[in-house]
Amino acid sequence: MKDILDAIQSPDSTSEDFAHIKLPESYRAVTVHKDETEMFAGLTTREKDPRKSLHLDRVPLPELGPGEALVAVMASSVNYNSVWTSIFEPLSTFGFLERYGRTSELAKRHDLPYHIIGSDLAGVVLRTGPGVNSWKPGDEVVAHCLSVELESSDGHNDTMLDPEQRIWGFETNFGGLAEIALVKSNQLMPKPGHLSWEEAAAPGLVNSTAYRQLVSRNGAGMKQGDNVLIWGASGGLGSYATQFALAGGANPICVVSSPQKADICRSMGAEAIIDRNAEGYKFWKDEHTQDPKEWKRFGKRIRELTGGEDIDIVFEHPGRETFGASVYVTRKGGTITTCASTSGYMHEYDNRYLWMSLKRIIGSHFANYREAWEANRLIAKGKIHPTLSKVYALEDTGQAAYDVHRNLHQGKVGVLCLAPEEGLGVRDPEMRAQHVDAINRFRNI
Ligand SMILES: C/C=C/C(=O)SCCNC(=O)CCNC(=O)[C@H](O)C(C)(C)COP(=O)(O)OP(=O)(O)OC[C@H]1O[C@@H](n2cnc3c(N)ncnc32)[C@H](O)[C@@H]1OP(=O)(O)O
Ligand SMILES: NC(=O)C1=CN([C@@H]2O[C@H](COP(=O)(O)OP(=O)(O)OC[C@H]3O[C@@H](n4cnc5c(N)ncnc54)[C@H](OP(=O)(O)O)[C@@H]3O)[C@@H](O)[C@H]2O)C=CC1
Repeated sequence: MKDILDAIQSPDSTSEDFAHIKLPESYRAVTVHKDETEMFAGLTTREKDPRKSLHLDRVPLPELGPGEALVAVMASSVNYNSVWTSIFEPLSTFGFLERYGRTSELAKRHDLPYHIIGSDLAGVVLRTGPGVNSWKPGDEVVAHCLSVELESSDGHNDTMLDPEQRIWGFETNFGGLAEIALVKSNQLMPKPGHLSWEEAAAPGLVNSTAYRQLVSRNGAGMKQGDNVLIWGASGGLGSYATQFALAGGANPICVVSSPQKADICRSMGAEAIIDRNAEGYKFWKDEHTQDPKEWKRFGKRIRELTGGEDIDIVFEHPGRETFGASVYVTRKGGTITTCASTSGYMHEYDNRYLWMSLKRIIGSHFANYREAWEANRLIAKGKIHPTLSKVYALEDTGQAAYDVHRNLHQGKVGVLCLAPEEGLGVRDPEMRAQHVDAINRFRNI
């Protein structure tokens, strides 16, 4: 591993040098274990502790197949899907690996008693498999997390619709929270040169998801002037949705849960901010009954902030707790676009407000190849910035996931894999200098 790191850190290394480095037989990776999937039985979601289920193991290097690449991972980031994996909710991810393993001889590699997790990376290509021509050893890359087979025509218009669509590092093995990762080569994209490894690894999954959900015509197709209600506006998804709304000439109405998070949204340029904690919204009277009076109070607050207008697009992900309110506050003809259900997936809303006012609910999941590429291009051009707040060592990934599970974090939480320290990997210091304040907005808050 030392030779790999030395080559990455030497400005003189060539592609040939990388191609000739002997790869190690094993590497360190963050895993969950198949024989521990019942370890949290009987506990509430909140009580399930990723620090207990996430392990740092030494694992064998997987075989490299056609169309694939092995990447030396300098940095990765924690996504909420890794939190779900670590608490085995809503189901154990080993079922995904077993199902994938049944699809082909090569896919069998993924069905193991351990699952290497992680759906983001920034690093350097070490080897490419047969049929890979666009990437070569030594290329500095980030990887998006869409894994598709594309053997069915279903996914040929929109790669997210492939029947064999999987999220790498969640529904496949050999993810990014490791020293080496295995990806399909069409997951690779150029690493933005003005960012450090950990900054470049932070946006990938959430930035691409927010791009499809809010901007793309496959999602809400946001336009200038739209009022966009963004739940968790300083969180992983929300911190990118807020930037897309501002950069696209829309009007974000940011919902957060503390004055500190409200300040972060202000620093991004948002003006309309609701502190849901300070204003004490209780959309549910009890576990089974919602309170439409609270929806209305929330809607009135939105009207105060918008000069009397209602919401064109709701950027939804909290799910059960907020969905009734989200449908209510949307304007006639407006859109609720959802990609998750953090607080519960059995949603309830008053359908009269949906059909009588001709509103639409759009389901959105990650991003197709093109959307992920476009989202990364916006990062590379300095139009959208990483929202990295804190960085952990690989061995402390459990704590990093715990922070995200308990909502103790801001924006994105990074993880150093092979990178020995923060701040390395910047290749375009001039461009970085132009954007450095925006890049550091979320740091150490
Ligand atoms: C990028 C980051 C993203 C995130 O963070 S997202 C948040 C984290 N992700 C999640 O929480 C999602 C986790 N995944 C799940 O909970 C499950 O993954 C799903 C609920 C999405 C799917 O459930 P399942 O049981 O895996 O799949 P089925 O499609 O329900 O298939 C089960 C059997 O049901 C059959 N079936 C499916 N649709 C129909 C139908 N319309 N009519 C009749 N049968 C149907 C299938 O064929 C299959 O059958 P057979 O077991 O025999 O193979
Ligand atoms: N389908 C897909 O492609 C994707 C789905 N996801 C899913 O989206 C969800 C959010 O991910 P991500 O943004 O990265 O997570 P984060 O935890 O980083 O951010 C979510 C934010 O939502 C807010 N929030 C949490 N619970 C509630 C609640 N009950 N009511 C209102 N607001 C709440 C919090 O902000 P505050 O406390 O400030 O209000 C929190 O910071 C996860 O479930 C994840 O699995 C994520 C990415 C892709």
